[in-house]
Amino acid sequence: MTSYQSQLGEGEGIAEELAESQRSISIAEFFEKNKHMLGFDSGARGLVTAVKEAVDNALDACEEAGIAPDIYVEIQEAGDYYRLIVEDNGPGITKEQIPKVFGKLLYGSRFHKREQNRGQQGIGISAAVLYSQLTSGKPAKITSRTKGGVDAEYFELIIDTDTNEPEIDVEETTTWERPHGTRIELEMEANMRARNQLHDYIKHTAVVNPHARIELREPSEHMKYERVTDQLPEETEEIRPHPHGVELGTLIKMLDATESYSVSGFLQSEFTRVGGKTADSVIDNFRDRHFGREMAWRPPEAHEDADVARALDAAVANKGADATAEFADRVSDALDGYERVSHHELSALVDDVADDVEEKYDTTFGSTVRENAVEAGWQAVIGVDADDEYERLRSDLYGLVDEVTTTQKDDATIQGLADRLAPKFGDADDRRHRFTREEIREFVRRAADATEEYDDATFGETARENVVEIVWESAERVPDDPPNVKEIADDRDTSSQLLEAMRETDIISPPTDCLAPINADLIEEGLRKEYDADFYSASTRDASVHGGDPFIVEAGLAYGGDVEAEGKAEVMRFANRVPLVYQRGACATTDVVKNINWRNYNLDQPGGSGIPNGPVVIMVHIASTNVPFTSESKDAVANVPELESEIELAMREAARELKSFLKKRRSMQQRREKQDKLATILPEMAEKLTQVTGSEELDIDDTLARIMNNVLVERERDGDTVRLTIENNSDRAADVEITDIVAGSEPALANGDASVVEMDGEWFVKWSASVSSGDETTLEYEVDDGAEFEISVEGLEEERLTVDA
Ligand SMILES: Nc1ncnc2c1ncn2[C@@H]1O[C@H](COP(=O)(O)OP(=O)(O)OP(=O)(O)O)[C@@H](O)[C@H]1O
Repeated sequence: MTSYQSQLGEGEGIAEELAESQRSISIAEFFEKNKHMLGFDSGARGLVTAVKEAVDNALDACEEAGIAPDIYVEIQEAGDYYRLIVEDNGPGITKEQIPKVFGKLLYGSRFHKREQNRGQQGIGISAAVLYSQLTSGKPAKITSRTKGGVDAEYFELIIDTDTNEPEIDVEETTTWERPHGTRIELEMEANMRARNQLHDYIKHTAVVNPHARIELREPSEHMKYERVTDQLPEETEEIRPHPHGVELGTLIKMLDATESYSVSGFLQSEFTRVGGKTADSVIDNFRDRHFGREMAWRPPEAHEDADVARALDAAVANKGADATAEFADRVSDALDGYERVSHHELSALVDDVADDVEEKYDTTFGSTVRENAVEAGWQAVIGVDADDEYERLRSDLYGLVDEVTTTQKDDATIQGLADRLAPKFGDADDRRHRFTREEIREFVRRAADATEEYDDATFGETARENVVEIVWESAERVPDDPPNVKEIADDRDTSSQLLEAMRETDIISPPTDCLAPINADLIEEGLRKEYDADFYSASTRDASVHGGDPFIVEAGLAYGGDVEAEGKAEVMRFANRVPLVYQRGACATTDVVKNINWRNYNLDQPGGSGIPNGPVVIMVHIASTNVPFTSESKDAVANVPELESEIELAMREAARELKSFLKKRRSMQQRREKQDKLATILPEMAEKLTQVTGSEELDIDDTLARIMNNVLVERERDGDTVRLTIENNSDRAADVEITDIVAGSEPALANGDASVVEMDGEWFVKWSASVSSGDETTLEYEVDDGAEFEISVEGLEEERLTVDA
């Protein structure tokens, strides 16, 4: 029992006692205690996180200002502490903003923007300041010079954790050799145990930011990554949220805040990708959910017209016999023209005819008369007469159910269901027969349950859903105006109906000019720069949306060559061009990699799941206006289904190419093995054969080429004539480029389409030929006796080629 529990029942005062110790907590105090949430859980990691926050900010600021980033990072040992210095050539920060940017948590320029940035929350750099002051007790030292500014501003400050406000120790103007930019100096308790992670972060940042120059000087190493391109990433645009991505709370907030009155105006002004037409589609779906649909039934048959007319006639009192008769006849005739008619259609029909008749007979059909007429007409349509037990509805529903039911169900079962459904509609309180899809589903459920119970039939879930669907489709959308924005905002259920309607409507993907993906070719380029592999592939997916924010997933693969072959593949994760260094196991990216069956792509994956083995590097980049991280330290991406599915597709796209590469490589390897074996056996066989038969020695190369279905390139000399032959024994055409380097004698072309170029006393006979399967072609040239040759053949894999020259 806790001490509080022990006091329970011992009189009042516990709540008051608790109240005395209850007070609000400043965000800075909170993170002071929960440093790990921001990535500052140890000295080793704290240093990496501080570097990451400062470098990410520097890159963001430079790109935003259109400046090619030039970033210098230095880590010095300073007595018991480490000193971190990060300098950039960005636009600088104004004097007024410096204290808030560095001395206040949750202060930044990016939180409210839907635009791709590295920074998102406005916590990063102030958290580094907090960590530094906590561990070393020293203030952060900031120098910043804005573009065009004469002097630089210098501040020394800490964060007052009680108030989450900056406390400035020193504030002065100073000189600085950089024309613009920002310099941050932090001292902290740290160590270099996470040196590998630090190096990885810098190296991988350079890979995906080829437009940046990044230098790291730390106590035992100096790394410098030069700029590879002057091309900055595409400038991004801020966007409004996409209707497929918002959640209910956000939608209600937006409904409360908007200046629009109508839903249509609201949708068009607050969301991206919604014009008049799309807004209409959303509103149609919203109507279905909010009002339901009106059942539309088959109108009475032509032979029943007289009965319908009589009923209408009876409903209209005191309007003169001719006017009444014409009204009744015209309505009943017109009903014949409908395949199905709903209550509101009948109402409109009655109004139209009544208006006409009023004019013609100079009489009035007031609202009561019209209502009575509609009611009489509707009774005739649904056949409400108790004697026939909704005969008309039963046969109508029979037709619908029959249309979607498999032939396995017998007639009696279908009739049984229709008979039980009909009174559910007929007896419903809503005389206009307005029902939501849910209500129809409930009718079907009850009718099907009863049919199963009493008719010894089965009506499974799919059959039931098919019936619901066809009944719903046969119903009419109502013409009522949707509620206005305020009415929707005031009612949670209505807001939720609007949200569902938004999600249900097909709406084109959000614009991608708010995103700056790396793009497949630059990903390949980046991988090529860092890994000397045999194979590279990359893919960039189209934009998708999650939580109103668009995102693009890209993947890259490198295989073979110098890539580490022992153990598991290396998985590199990036979000908005920032390498994710920690929490690999908690990241959606890693989960997706593990769940792919890499054996399908010819990679080694023991047990069929997990990170594949072998010389593979897998790279994934997620670009989004709001990357869903698992925590504020932005180390791992959350398991959002939309994102996971795109990661998987991107990875599969890149892997598909790897699969064909590996397949080809494997078949080449088998070919090589076969060829090697033949190359040992054939000469022995040939020698034996010559011994036995005493005939001329066999040309092994020719035979080998034929057995292996290879392309054979052969040189023969006949006096001064050199004859090059390409013989294609394979099953496909071969495009071959041959260079025969001749020394000692100038070659003179005798036949064939080749060129001869002289260089440093050697002649290059260059010959390109396309040879169909089973064909051969020959080039001849003349040389003197002493000529020497060296041949090279391009355009074919080594394994498909036999050169005898
Ligand atoms: N080197 C810099 N040059 C110019 N502006 C900067 C620099 N560093 C930070 N800023 C400004 O300070 C703000 C706060 O930075 P901070 O790192 O606290 O948050 P953030 O980058 O917006 O988000 P996150 O918490 O996700 O890192 C930034 O939004 C940016 O406007």
